[in-house]
Amino acid sequence: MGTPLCDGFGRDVRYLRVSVTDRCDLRCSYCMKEDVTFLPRNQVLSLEELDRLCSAFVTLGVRKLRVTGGEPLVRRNILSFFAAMGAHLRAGRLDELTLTTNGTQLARHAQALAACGVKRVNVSLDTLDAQKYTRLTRLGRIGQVFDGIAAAQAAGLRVKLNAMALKGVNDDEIFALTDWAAGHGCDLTFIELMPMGDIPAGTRLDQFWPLDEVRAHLETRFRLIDSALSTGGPARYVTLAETGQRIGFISPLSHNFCNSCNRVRLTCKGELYTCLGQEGSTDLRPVLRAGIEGAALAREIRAAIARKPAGHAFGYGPCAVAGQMARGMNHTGG
Ligand SMILES: Nc1nc2c(ncn2[C@@H]2O[C@H](COP(=O)(O)OP(=O)(O)OP(=O)(O)O)[C@@H](O)[C@H]2O)c(=O)[nH]1
Ligand SMILES: C[S@@+](CC[C@H](N)C(=O)[O-])C[C@H]1O[C@@H](n2cnc3c(N)ncnc32)[C@H](O)[C@@H]1O
Ligand code: SF4
Ligand code: SF4
Repeated sequence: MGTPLCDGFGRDVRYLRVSVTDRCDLRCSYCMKEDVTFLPRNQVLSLEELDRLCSAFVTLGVRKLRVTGGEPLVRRNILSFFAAMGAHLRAGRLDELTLTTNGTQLARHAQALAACGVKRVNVSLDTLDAQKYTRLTRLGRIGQVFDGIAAAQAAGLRVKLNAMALKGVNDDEIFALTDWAAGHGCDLTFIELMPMGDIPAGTRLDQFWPLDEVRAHLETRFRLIDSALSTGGPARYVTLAETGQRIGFISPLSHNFCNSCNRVRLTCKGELYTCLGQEGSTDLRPVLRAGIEGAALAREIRAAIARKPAGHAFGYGPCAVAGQMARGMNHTGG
């Protein structure tokens, strides 16, 4: 393995998030345009190419791999990729193989994911209201997600819900989501809206809801105890004193966690983005397709990681959004 992957600020990189497709069966309004154009298939790495690239990162010391997208479970034959990564788990080269999903396809894949060594899954669910869910996702039916969560749990997977905190959209559902998660044995994490992708005039400023306010809202009913728990991701956790329930907060805007960043992102085109919130990537596809591997590929990866920026430049001023990324979240991998 040699020296661990380390950036120019002394941060070790142990966590790879790989977007296996930019496609999705939903069109969440904060993530992509309704008439989004997806990448032509010839620009997307084959699963075998993704396997080679991800395996190179594992050889270089990445210990946690999260599969995301787009919707990872809409990619044809994606289970073969999970099986290939599962081999790294079994060999002790990876500590965790997991995925972030909208849950619509989870019912048919949960058992197979568990068989590949996946132990937990993050499911995005911003509302419990069926009509609101369909409006927000433009295409989704909430029953499919509930079925997916149940199937995942039946297969022995732990489920964490990811809910965007959206002012004027789900600000009336914080307790409902909290109670639902508790009642269904799920962890729950709230996420701040980042200015990425298509931003219809005004919507981000209107919808951005700092998580301090969500926390304060929860404090009207619960006593929150800060927890030292870390899952290796960016969430900070609290425990609700009254119920023991765990709630996470991912607040890239109001409490930036870039100082302790341990992760990079690989897109389905083979671009390595060393920061979610900055332009600039290294295209590994030509390298891969030129047959470069082993030490030469490792050098390319190390050089890219050495250039990892200090952090994002996102910000919401009183009437403007700063640091906006034109790139969609489905492209970079959420
Ligand atoms: N700005 C920023 N946001 C991130 C980063 N990683 C994750 N997020 C945000 O957090 C959301 C949820 O992340 P998840 O896919 O659940 O992954 P995670 O938080 O690492 O998951 P755990 O392993 O459960 O801790 C993402 O969709 C992003 O919105 C990051 O490196 N930078
Ligand atoms: C891009 S999706 C990919 C995986 C899968 N399709 C899903 O929805 O879970 C990953 C996560 O990114 C989050 N996300 C999308 N757009 C976002 C934005 N503008 N700011 C913050 N998180 C966003 C989603 O809510 C989801 O939890
Ligand atoms: S957040 Fe996930 S489910 Fe929603 S449109 Fe984006 S990729 Fe699809
Ligand atoms: S914004 Fe960039 S530096 Fe900050 S936590 Fe995310 S990926 Fe890491």
